[in-house]
Amino acid sequence: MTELLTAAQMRAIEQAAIESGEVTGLELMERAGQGVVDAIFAEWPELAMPKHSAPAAGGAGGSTPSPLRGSPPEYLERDDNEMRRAVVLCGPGNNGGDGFVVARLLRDAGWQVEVFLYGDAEKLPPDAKVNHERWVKIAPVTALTEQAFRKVAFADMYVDALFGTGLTRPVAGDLAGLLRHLGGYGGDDYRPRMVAVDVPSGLCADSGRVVTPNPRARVPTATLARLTVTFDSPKCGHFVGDGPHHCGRIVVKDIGVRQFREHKPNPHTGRGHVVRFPRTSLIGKRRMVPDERPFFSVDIRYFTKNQGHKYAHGHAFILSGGVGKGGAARLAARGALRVGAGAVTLGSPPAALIENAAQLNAIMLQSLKDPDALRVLLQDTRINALCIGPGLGLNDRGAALVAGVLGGEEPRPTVLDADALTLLAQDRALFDELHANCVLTPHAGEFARLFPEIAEKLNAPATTGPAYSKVDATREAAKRAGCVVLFKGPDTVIADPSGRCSINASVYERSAPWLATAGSGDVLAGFITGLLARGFGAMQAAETGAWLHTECALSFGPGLIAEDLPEELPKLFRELGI
Ligand SMILES: NC(=O)C1=CN([C@@H]2O[C@H](COP(=O)(O)OP(=O)(O)OC[C@H]3O[C@@H](n4cnc5c(N)ncnc54)[C@H](O)[C@@H]3O)[C@@H](O)[C@H]2O)[C@@H](O)CC1
Ligand SMILES: [K+]
Repeated sequence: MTELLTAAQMRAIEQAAIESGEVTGLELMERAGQGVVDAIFAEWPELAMPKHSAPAAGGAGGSTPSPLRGSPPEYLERDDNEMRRAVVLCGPGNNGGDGFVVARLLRDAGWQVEVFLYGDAEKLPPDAKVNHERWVKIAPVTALTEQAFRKVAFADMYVDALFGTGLTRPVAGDLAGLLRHLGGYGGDDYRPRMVAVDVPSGLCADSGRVVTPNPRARVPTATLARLTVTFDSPKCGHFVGDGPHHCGRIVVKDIGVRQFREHKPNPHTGRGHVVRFPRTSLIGKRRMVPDERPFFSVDIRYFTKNQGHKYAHGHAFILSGGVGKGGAARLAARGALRVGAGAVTLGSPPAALIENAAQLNAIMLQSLKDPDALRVLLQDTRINALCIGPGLGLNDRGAALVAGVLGGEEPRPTVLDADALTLLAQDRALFDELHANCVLTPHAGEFARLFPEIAEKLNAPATTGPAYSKVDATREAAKRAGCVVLFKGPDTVIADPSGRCSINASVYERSAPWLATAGSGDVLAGFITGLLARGFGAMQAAETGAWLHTECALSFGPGLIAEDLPEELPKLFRELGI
């Protein structure tokens, strides 16, 4: 899994690298700028070629020409119209410093580059100042205003180096107008040729939220990029909130500070130590960082270690609701069975038995009238995972069953979803019964009912950076509930009470909007229950279930309905070598 960093973590790593004496801030800035230029040429190979010999944008032809570094390009001698044009917008901090490096390197590659600076050059931080001075020896810098920017001629590339991880407050005044303009407000579309350095300006790198002074602002003050080039590791804000919408695509460039993540203090100086922070991992498919595992791997030991009979593979028990309401629980049961539970039983109210029996074959059926019946059933110690909530009903029977599931002498690993979450929100005594082997799977509405104060913080406008994020909210919720919380969405965040946190982001190349279909959440609850039955720990079951859920959707493609998700698992398992 790829580790995601916050702005503070990245700063601490950079600090440790510089304090170690192995690298200077200026060198890091040069590597960052070089990384951006390399990423531009990799994303738009035609831009690495002379204007009139390049294939049309979009890269027909396939072969990637080498970036124009090293020997001077022959068309440097040509007329200005033959040259590629870039507009580089630099801000008042080190993000702006990266911008000056990009400008210089593009110029070295034969481009015509126009540079704007927002702020006072005298007040730039030292490394940015050095790069500013290097640039002004080459060409002038124009003070950045919306009006000045609107006067520039069309460019092949726009580089947004206004703000990176240092955005602390809303962008105001004329610059806010410019960011709205760059975000597409008013109809001009810069996105196809906009590259953001580290993070699109205006967006908080931690929360993926646009920092705004106005709670009612409808037009975001942040750029929209086609490509965002970040350094060392992706940041949380690239994957949650509005981050994916603004970033376009994420490319991570190594700047040689990875060893300082777990850096031990220099024994002689005691310096260079990175304090460990709570980890946030990205459960992803694509390789993002050179030497990390490309896949989130399902731990196949759990699937291969037991060669015994079906109960050796776990027995999941899914509680269902009343007549005509059994579909959700049946979907969960199917998910639990397909993901690998050796046996799955559906507990149905007596009146709904016939209806359920008509729909089930491999899934066993058991009459479950009330909590007394549940108590008797749970004497069967082979039942090692429970799922309650899908289609349960917001009534006394439902509440009594939630209490029955959570109470008892030996509470089992349990997934609480849908109606069970609403019942928990209505009865704090029930909420207090949650234990470490529970997994709560709320969507945003259920989350707000369960954790109203946390949701209020999350939904309040982001008026400062770093802003409170979905990652913060899920961590806080898990701590409060004392169990694993899986906060659903395209940016599903999963946390346990210790602070361990993962994001299963169905965005970028894992985007699967067709996953938002009726019953999809019930199948997810079933996947997690089946994995619990199979022996996975609560956090691992939630992470693996969420990952498989997205992968099934991607594998099936558009047109998916909830019933298709479990049926896609065998194909996926084959591909994973299980
Ligand atoms: N951390 C690292 O390891 C590296 C960081 N680098 C770059 O440095 C960046 C971080 O630099 P900084 O910490 O200087 O932060 P930024 O360059 O993101 O911005 C900080 C500056 O912007 C001002 N500012 C913040 N919010 C503002 C607002 N709303 N309106 C007007 N001014 C505002 C601050 O007062 C400060 O002057 C990264 O995003 C990255 O691009 C790279 O040079 C390479 C290495
Ligand atoms: K930026």
